[in-house]
Amino acid sequence: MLTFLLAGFDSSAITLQFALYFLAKNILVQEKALRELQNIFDAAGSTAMTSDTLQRMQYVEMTVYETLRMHPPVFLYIKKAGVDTPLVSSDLVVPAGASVIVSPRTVHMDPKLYPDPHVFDPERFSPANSAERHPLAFIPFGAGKRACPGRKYAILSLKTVISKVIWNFRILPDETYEPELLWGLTMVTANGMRIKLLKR
Ligand code: HEM
Repeated sequence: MLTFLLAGFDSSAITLQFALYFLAKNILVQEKALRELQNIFDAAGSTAMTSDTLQRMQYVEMTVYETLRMHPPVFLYIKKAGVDTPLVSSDLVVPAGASVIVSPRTVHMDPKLYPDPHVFDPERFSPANSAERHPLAFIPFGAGKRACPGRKYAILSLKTVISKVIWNFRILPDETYEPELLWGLTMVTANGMRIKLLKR
């Protein structure tokens, strides 16, 4: 249980911080997410978070994925090759038994995989745009047997909180703030996270 708490808490909190930061900076994305919520809650006749309403929040989910693409909180992890493993991106082969450091952020910022990688655009994760992408082009939760067991819970809890914030507040940037990234066990900021929330 302690492992779950330690592994999950920081990563989810950092993702929430950055999702709100990116939403503050990208007002059109925020408005599109709000329209999605309006449609879902109108159809349901209630603003309650249920498994049904959460499942329908496709654009909010795409926003979480785009946050994790640009800012994967676990920015390095180590993998050991069980068998000789040819790399997709080159002619190199990782021999069985060798350990490699994987950097999801490097993969996520590759313009061959994600054109204009510094632009925050949740549409990259629409079903149509994701269909042709290599499964290992998006790896914020790792991959293989040791991939994060908390990923579904993490996405669900982030969708719940982010949609509540979008529904209740206009999220605005603090123009004087720029995050200073600190590269530790997880990728955090040295100067907190500053945004403005205005009640809708
Ligand atoms: C946005 C949130 C999260 C991110 C980005 C994240 C990311 C990761 C990554 C990259 C790994 C290493 C995977 C690998 O080596 O292939 C990992 C492992 C792990 N995560 Fe998460 N995680 C998140 C949330 C959570 C939550 C909510 C929980 C628990 C409720 C959790 C529990 C764990 C555990 C127990 C491991 C170790 C798995 C093992 O070694 O077999 N994580 N996570």
